[in-house]
Formats: sequence, C-alpha cells, structure tokens
Amino acid sequence: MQPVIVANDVVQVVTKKTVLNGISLQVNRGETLGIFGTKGTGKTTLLHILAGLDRFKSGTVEILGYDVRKSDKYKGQLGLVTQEKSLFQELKVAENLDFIATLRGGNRTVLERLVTQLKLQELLAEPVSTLDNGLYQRVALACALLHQPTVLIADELIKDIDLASRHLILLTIRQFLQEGGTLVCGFSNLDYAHQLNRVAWLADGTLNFYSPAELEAEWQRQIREYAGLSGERHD
Ligand SMILES: Nc1ncnc2c1ncn2[C@@H]1O[C@H](COP(=O)(O)OP(=O)(O)OP(=O)(O)O)[C@@H](O)[C@H]1O
Repeated sequence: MQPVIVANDVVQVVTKKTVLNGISLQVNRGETLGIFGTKGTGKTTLLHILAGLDRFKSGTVEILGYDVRKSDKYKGQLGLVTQEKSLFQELKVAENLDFIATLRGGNRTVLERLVTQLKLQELLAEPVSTLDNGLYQRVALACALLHQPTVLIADELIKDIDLASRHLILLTIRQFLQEGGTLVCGFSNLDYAHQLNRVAWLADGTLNFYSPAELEAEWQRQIREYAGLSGERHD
C-alpha cells in the first residue's frame, strides 16, 4: 500500500475554537476516503489542510511524500474542487477551461475528453456566473482534472445538484479511479457513502473510521438514541 496523504496529529483552531483536535489519517493510492460530518463540523477546514491550502496550528501533513509546509512539489499531481466558487465567474466556460489548462499544463485531448464526458459542449459559450449548481460542479470538476492529477480532493461535489449532473460527475470520478486515481472528499449526505471505500466521521474535532455500511448503522443508532432521549417515535 502506497500512502498518498498522511496526516499526523493535526490541530487547527479557528477563531479560538479547536475545530480539529489531533487528526491523524492515511490515504493510500487508489483509495476513496470520504470525510463525513454534519454542518460546521470542520470538513472544509480539514480538506483545505490536507490539500496544502491552509496553514494549521500543529501536526504534519504529507502529500505524495512532500511535507506541505516545506514543499509544493505535490501540486502538479493534485486536483481540487472547493466549496468556494473558484472558477472565473465573468469568463465563459470555454475560457475557464482554456485558461486553467494553460495555467496547469493540461492538454487539448484531455480537455476534449472531459468536455464530452461531462456533457459541457452546449455550455461552452455560457458565462460561468449563469450556471446552476449542477452545471457549475461539472465545469469545476473538469477544471480540476485537466492536468491529469493522481489525487483529487473534492468538497461536497454532488451536494444540492440535479440528478443528471450527479450521474455525470460520478461517472467521471469512477473513470478517474479506474485510471488509478485517489479521492478524498467531504460530504454530508449519507447516500454518497456507498460510493466510497472508507469513511471518516468528523465530530468534536476527531475522526472515527467506518466502512460505508458501518457508517449507516452508526448513524441509525445515533438517531434512535436521540429519539429515545427526546421521546419521539422512530420506526
Ligand atoms: N473563516 C472563518 N471564520 C470564522 N469561523 C470559521 C471560518 N471558517 C470556518 N469557521 C468555523 O469553523 C467551523 C468549521 O467550519 P467548516 O466550514 O470547516 O465546517 P464544515 O463541516 O465544512 O461545514 P459545512 O457542512 O457547512 O460545509 C465552523 O464552526 C465554522 O463556523
């Protein structure tokens, strides 16, 4: 097993609150790890640190063997889809794709394959600012994969999007994985868990690891527990 991302004892404090309280994890080549959690538990904070985007209080993070505090040599192999809208809003879809391909060293063949795969042909002349969530995420994923990264970090890639876009995105991710890619993704919707090998549930600043089936069972157990506490019915 070849480690692609290794985090050790990562602590992050945001406005005096300890959001990550000694997080350790290892993601191996070809693996899909989901970071699950309810709203505001720190998924984005963790993903940004794992991607080398944000500084953190203590601990270590290595991507492809590079300490993110000392080197950015991993960046050529890392694709990223963040929750913040990072595409150029005023540019057209085609201009975004061309610009990012030029910036990150993507080639024409890959660009055309992604346009076909994510059904972006009809959108190329549209300004990004006019796209709905699903279309936006399709373009964002294409941009993240243009330079053929081996590792993809994606935050809530399929949250609140139409089913057709969800389907195209999942197909594209499947192909990325079939070609040997590694995926770490943040998600809050349980039905996505079954697409993953492993899930890390982030709560109170720490992670617990589950298989998708175990995660669902634990979620149901907690719902029953809280229903019992409040006396509500849960069949
Ligand atoms: N820039 C910031 N300023 C102040 N507080 C922040 C900032 N960024 C994050 N936080 C706080 O840190 C905590 C974790 O936020 P984070 O966005 O990482 O959680 P999340 O699990 O990704 O949430 P969501 O499900 O809403 O995306 C939250 O309490 C949030 O309010």
